[in-house]
Amino acid sequence: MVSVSGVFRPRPTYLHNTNLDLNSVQELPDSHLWPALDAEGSGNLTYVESMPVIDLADPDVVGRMGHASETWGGFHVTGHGVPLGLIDRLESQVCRLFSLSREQKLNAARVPNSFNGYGQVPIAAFFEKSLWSEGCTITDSPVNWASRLWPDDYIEFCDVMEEYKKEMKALCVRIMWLMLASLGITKKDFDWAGPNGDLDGSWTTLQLNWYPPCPDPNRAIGLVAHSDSPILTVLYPSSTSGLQVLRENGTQAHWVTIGPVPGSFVVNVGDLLQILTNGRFRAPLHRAFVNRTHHRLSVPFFIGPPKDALITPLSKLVSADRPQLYRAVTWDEYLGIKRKYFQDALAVVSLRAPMDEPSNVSDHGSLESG
Ligand SMILES: C=C1C[C@]23C[C@@]1(O)CC[C@H]2[C@@]12CCC[C@@](C)(C(=O)O1)[C@H]2[C@@H]3C(=O)O
Ligand SMILES: O=C(O)CCC(=O)C(=O)O
Ligand SMILES: [Fe+2]
Repeated sequence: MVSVSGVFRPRPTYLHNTNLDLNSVQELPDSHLWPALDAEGSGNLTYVESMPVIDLADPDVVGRMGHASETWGGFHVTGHGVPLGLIDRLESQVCRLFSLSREQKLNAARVPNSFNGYGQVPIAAFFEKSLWSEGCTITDSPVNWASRLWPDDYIEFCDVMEEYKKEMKALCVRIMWLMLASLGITKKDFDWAGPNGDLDGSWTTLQLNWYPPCPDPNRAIGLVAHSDSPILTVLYPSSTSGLQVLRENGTQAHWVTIGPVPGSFVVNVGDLLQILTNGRFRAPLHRAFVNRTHHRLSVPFFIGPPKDALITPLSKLVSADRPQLYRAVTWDEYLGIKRKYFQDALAVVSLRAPMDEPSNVSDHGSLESG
């Protein structure tokens, strides 16, 4: 089992300086200087193993997705049919957004308790040090804030985001049922996916991540180690490396740098899918490093159940051999738990190791096996 240690606080407490423009900083400021990363920290060391690449047309797509979800907690997916032209338009709109001045971007700043707009990712508030990244969250229509950024020219941005969200949603539906089929789960086994299993009414979010070039990439962090909370994440990682996934194999664990696989998306199991599958699929820890010369962007699409649907381990996956690991929880409740306890959230809903006092240890990913 792997535990993480360091500078984590069990409640988000840190408000970061929002005036610093990372795109123009010449030297790493103390606010962004993290304690040394582990050996593989910022992508210097790449473990030879690679995450499975699965084509949707593979005759054994179900078996391969199942195996990857149980071992890695994710995979690259190819043969998905998402138009390359749309991905190009997405990239160019993301660059357009993050190339604005800090002052302009703050016109689209997320307001407290909102899921929409520009700002740091929510988990940044758990850490004293700041992340070398900027984010923008699109849950509802971006028209309101996009029109403040580009009063005469916001339509293309909004159209691209809407079109891309539609493609991602359809892809998630396809992938989720293939993954679950590997465990013998069909559309009849739960009802929150809707009568046709098309996840209508599900909760979705598009997250735009931006990692500016960094003057001292070995001592900065783009995104701290975390698992994603929802059911599934389909991530566009772009062609610049930055994503690392923790590969856990028995008592061994190491960070694997996810190299670019042209035309692929990275699929990650989310915490709620780990709960739904009674721990058969694992939500992997992952993080993002930064580099000295290039900016990097990534665009995860998150899909969760309808906000008030009760997610509970599927009865087909609970037996005397595999007792129920988690209590039932709604997505709304789980997000609240994650916002309070971060990586202890799964332990909070666990029936195996009930947590009276969630640990106050967890960090950006230095590993201690034990
Ligand atoms: C849907 C969501 C998942 C997320 C919180 C959010 O509301 C939008 C941002 C997502 C993200 C991206 C970076 C890591 C993460 C833990 C975070 O702080 O913000 C995830 C959240 C999550 O999965 O809980
Ligand atoms: O930038 C990346 O590749 C990872 C992004 C990520 O993990 C997230 O936004 O949840
Ligand atoms: Fe993530």
